Amino acid sequence: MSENTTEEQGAAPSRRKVIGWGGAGLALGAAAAGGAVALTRDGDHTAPVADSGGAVPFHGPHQAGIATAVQDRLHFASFDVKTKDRDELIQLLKDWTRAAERMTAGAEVGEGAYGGLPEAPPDDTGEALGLKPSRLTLTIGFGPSLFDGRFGLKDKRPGALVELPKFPGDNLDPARSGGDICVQACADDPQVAVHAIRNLARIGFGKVAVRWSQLGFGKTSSTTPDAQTPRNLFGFKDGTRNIAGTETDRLAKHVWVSGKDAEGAAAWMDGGSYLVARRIRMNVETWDRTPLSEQEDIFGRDKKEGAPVGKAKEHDEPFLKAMKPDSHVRLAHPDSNNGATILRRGYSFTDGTDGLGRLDAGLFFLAYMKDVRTGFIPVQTSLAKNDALNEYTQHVGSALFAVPPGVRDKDDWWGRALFA
Ligand SMILES: C=CC1=C(C)c2cc3[nH]c(cc4nc(cc5[nH]c(cc1n2)c(C)c5CCC(=O)O)C(CCC(=O)O)=C4C)c(C)c3C=C
Ligand SMILES: [Fe+2]
Repeated sequence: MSENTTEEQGAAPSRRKVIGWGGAGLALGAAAAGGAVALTRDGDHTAPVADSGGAVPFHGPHQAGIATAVQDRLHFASFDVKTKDRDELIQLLKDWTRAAERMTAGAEVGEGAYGGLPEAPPDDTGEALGLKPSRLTLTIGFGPSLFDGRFGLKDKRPGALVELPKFPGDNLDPARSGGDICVQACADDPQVAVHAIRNLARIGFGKVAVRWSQLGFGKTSSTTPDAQTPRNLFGFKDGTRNIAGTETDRLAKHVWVSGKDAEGAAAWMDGGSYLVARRIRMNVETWDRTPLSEQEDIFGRDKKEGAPVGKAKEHDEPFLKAMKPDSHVRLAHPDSNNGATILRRGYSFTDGTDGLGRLDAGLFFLAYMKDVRTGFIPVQTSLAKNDALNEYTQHVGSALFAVPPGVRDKDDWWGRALFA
């Protein structure tokens, strides 16, 4: 990775260059460009650390943060693009890519958090100094509104990037929905995830503005078959029958865009995916007054083991007809939806109380798929109409994004094929 990315593209010279520190950053840049090489964030910009601290490779055919083993924490941000200048947007995506390369490798943004010109604000905000990469992944997506004509992208809008229909029971807040660009930051350390979004927002100042954001904890899905399945805020194991990050065949079939799905307007999506984000409020107080047997009927699984009705073990094959017709698992199962299969990657959230003495808590549902028209939409259409769980949940935010393929190398950048 070049040390002077911004400078080469015509922006102001870097502070380190001005004061003659160019060599140190080159070592860092070269290491970061190589992928999962962890770097110190303690101000010694030159030294790769021996313990990787869990750096996830940034470069590859697919973006990290989809099939990657789910990290503990989430900071998700949806941005509105404020600039009307296509070239300025392209430059921002390049700058974001270079910053993302560094942060996912555990390095500071740009010239770092200190040591530069005292007259200028530091490039990095500093709160991640001394923290490990913590398996940080940064995943970008482009919303339908980005293709409205402002940036000459109308004829690049894929057919799969539809407006989601209004489902029965939806109570969507526009201030928590939509957005031109999203960035999903996942990490095992919340401060690392928050630092990443904050620094991207800072780089984008004047060009993009955060429309809404969501913090998440307690992953509600597993993409690692051998790991213990996490529990959601209703106390049930969640993610039992998810697609595992190691199941390359199922990922190719249900998650990655390829073949005929990557033709015409969607050619730039080859290797990408589609992301549905739903903020789902969970009425935990009502749930906590619900008898155990009713809770188990609602999901179609038992609370302790997570086994499907009539079976003993969590990973036993569900027998759908043994479940109540309105049970969540029966309705969401691929066999009830023409084979529709999605990769779930959601997180729990609590955002204080709602003014009525109830927790503002729920599931920030994230799901990746090859095509929402054959994935999320049929499943949610069925759930919204019939799911017994609806008595305890409400969808209050919604967004859909086209997630481009991965950044191949240090010369590539987020969205290059889209803007080509
Ligand atoms: C449209 C897709 C889905 C929404 C929205 C959704 C909301 C939601 N789910 C739970 C809890 C559980 N879901 C479980 C399984 C499950 N859920 C979906 C889809 C949506 N869920 C699918 C496709 C599946 C798998 C079905 C199958 O193949 O058997 C489970 C059971 C354990 C598991 O397999 O993961 C739980 C528990 C909540 C609380 C919720 C909204 C708040
Ligand atoms: Fe579910």
